[in-house]
Amino acid sequence: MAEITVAVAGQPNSGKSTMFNLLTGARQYIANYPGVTVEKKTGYLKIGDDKGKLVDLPGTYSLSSYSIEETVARDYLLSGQADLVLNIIDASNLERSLNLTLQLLEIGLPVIVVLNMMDVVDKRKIKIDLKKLSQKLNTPVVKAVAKQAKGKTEIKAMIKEVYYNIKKYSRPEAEIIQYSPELEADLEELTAYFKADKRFTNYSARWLAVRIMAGDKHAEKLIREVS
Ligand SMILES: Nc1nc2c(ncn2[C@@H]2O[C@H](COP(=O)(O)OP(=O)(O)OP(=O)(O)O)[C@@H](O)[C@H]2O)c(=O)[nH]1
Ligand SMILES: [Mg+2]
Repeated sequence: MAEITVAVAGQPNSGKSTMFNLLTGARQYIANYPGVTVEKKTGYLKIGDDKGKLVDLPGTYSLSSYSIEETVARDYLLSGQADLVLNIIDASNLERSLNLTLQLLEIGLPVIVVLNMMDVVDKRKIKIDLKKLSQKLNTPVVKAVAKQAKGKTEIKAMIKEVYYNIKKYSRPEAEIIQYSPELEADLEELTAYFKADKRFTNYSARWLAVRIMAGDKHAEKLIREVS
């Protein structure tokens, strides 16, 4: 029996706690406004013979750590404690939501994208090509309506699939997101620099390089601390 640790991450008000409650039977506070979950909360569920440990993270629009919520979410995701990430998305706001998804993918952990609020999507007659989205992101995508308890079985099956095929779902750094050739040239140089330096072995070199180029103060601080 394995214990599979799953980080539940997503933007504020996307339905993370509703999904967390659905999967674990917990009673996390749900409200119709963002910023409800500030601290991370842990819950458990059975996945076949295995045990899933779910960690409900505060909602964040990005992982830049400008706020306490971002810092809590990001420190946990970088800590190496999670086996994979369940990224809960408000599918009726797909474009806005994918900013965080890309940052999650960039960390390098396997990510399952959960298109939540599919009831709203259907009501608005929006069509989402799941297969294409999954291909573009190079990661599994599952539909759900947490509020109506829909998607639980598919999500549990996908957690198991990813956990037992972790190599297949963890992509090499360079395959995650490709930027423009100019940016890639600079990124490559910086990545090589971090890779060559033993003090940074706990971090993904590519991730550090991207964050430094984005002007991320937290990453700058991290480098100062390690140096
Ligand atoms: N229509 C619809 N509403 C949903 C769905 N899932 C959750 N909600 C609603 O969305 C709102 C936010 O849900 P929460 O679970 O608190 O969202 P959260 O992501 O935990 O929010 P923060 O903790 O603030 O980041 C609540 O009003 C939920 O009832 C869904 O699939 N469809
Ligand atoms: Mg919440």
